Amino acid sequence: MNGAPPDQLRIIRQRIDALDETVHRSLIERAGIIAELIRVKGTSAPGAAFRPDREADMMRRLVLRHESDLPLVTVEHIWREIISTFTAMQAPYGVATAPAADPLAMRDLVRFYFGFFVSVHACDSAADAIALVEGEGRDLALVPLETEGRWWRSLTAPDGPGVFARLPFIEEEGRPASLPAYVVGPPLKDAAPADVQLLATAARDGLHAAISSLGGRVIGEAEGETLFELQVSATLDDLARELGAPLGDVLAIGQFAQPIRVVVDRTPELSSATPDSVASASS
Ligand SMILES: O=C(O)C(=O)C[C@]1(C(=O)O)C=C[C@@H](O)C=C1
Repeated sequence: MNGAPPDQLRIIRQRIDALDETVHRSLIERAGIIAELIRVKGTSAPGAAFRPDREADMMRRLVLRHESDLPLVTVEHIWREIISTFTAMQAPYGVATAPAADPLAMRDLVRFYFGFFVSVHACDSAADAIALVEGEGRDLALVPLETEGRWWRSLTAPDGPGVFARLPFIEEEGRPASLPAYVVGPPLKDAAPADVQLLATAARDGLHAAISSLGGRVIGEAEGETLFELQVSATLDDLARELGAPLGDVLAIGQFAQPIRVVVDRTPELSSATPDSVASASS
């Protein structure tokens, strides 16, 4: 036997090479658009490149388009590497991470979603990570939902940093890089309306029940304050009505696109991804 691959294998490899070349040339072409993007968006200010609403929309279309046995999570990761790199090419940024009970889970999450082109700084506390966002306004912070204490205290100014995404964005049972975390970033330019608002108000009897009866959920409680998520379609009047009492001050900590829940049918022959929430989320 000489080492030459049989014809069939050679032809398959030629097809792979041709496809790889198309993917690579497309990326080079995509990178050629950056200068124009910077000019049109006016991306000179730090943090001005982030467009989480646009990214969410791209991910919804990616999920709807996806087929084949190629794992969706692989495709998501490839696009996250692309988008994160293209964002940093417009305006360099780093990601500061707050501590997580499982540091490796945080490491996986940050690299899965922000790739390897951006610098990552592991902080000793959520407050330290958020302080880096407040500093020059060019960095992001990742704060696990499991974080204890009133970590959101400095995120209440309307023109200051806030939460603008919740990760993982594609929720699928058993997926890697699945540590639930918020992305805190600088104030956004011309952001489209989000799906979910992250709010804080004084803790009181009946509040948890009122939040869940409107489809929201409580994330944490600290120093007499409750942090919770509520769909933007539910108003604070709705919440006060459910509570049966006036609400008092409600602080806006951020808002973000609803992550996509995907249910994968793992029966052999029939392995297809069914986006559970994507249809309603993209309408
Ligand atoms: O659409 C934009 O505004 C871009 O900057 C492009 C891009 C991308 O690479 O696709 C990068 C960063 C944004 O957060 C969203 C999308």
